[in-house]
Amino acid sequence: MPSTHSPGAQPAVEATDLRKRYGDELALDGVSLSLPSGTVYGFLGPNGAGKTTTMRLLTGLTKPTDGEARVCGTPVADRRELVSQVGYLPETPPLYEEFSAREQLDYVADLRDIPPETADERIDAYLDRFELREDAAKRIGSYSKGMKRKTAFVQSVLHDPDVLFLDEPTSGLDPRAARRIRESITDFADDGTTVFLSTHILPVVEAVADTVGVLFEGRLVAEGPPADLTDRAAAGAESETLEDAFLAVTGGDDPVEGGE
Ligand SMILES: Nc1ncnc2c1ncn2[C@@H]1O[C@H](COP(=O)(O)OP(=O)(O)OP(=O)(O)O)[C@@H](O)[C@H]1O
Repeated sequence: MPSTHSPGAQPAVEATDLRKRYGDELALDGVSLSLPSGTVYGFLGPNGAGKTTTMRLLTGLTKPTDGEARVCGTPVADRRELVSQVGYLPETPPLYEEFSAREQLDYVADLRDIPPETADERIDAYLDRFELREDAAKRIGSYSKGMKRKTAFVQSVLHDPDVLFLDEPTSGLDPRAARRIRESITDFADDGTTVFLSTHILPVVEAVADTVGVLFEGRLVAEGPPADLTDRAAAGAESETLEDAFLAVTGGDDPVEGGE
């Protein structure tokens, strides 16, 4: 995939030795990252590895116990400044069940200070792109899981963020909608947006990521272009897939069931 970053430019995401402790549990144990603008970072790791914690730290939703992070040069503690620069699709997104998709998106556009004309144009384009237009006036409470996921994705990108954090964006989506999301991710990156993508669906990562990071027990245990990781796995295995690489660096060789 093409990368639009220029060498020496300020990283879109920069983290140094991030740690997060919850009581006795060390959820993150010294994670450092540097992501160039306009690239897609595939963030992998088993359940409980600390992926959501990392994204919450990088979006200023929770504070690190130790370490520092900046997004587009803004310290993540400066949530007020950060809010216009980042988009975040969490695993359980905030949606008002009583609102229709259009009301929800109008509401978010207003919160984000998007001028009404621009907001209308963007909302219409996204509703069309994700085949939500016909249902846009219905209550979100009546939507399927996939329709809610698509609405949540649109609300996370509506303000055209510089860095987009996506937690399992294709979870619960049919193949067509999942493809639209994948295409959107590469389109965003081509336009200079940095995408931080956490997913268990390895073919999605293989398709869109410039760099893959594998988190295991709160530590980044592998990082590099997907092809490098698969080559490394191939050196010690019969096949050479990202799944092999993932299993090799996370210390297990049982097949991953389900994929989501
Ligand atoms: N608010 C919290 N309070 C206490 N412990 C937490 C909290 N949030 C996360 N943890 C713990 O931190 C660790 C990392 O959790 P996290 O949700 O970041 O993992 P994850 O990699 O996103 O997992 P999954 O793939 O299952 O979503 C887990 O052991 C979890 O129990």
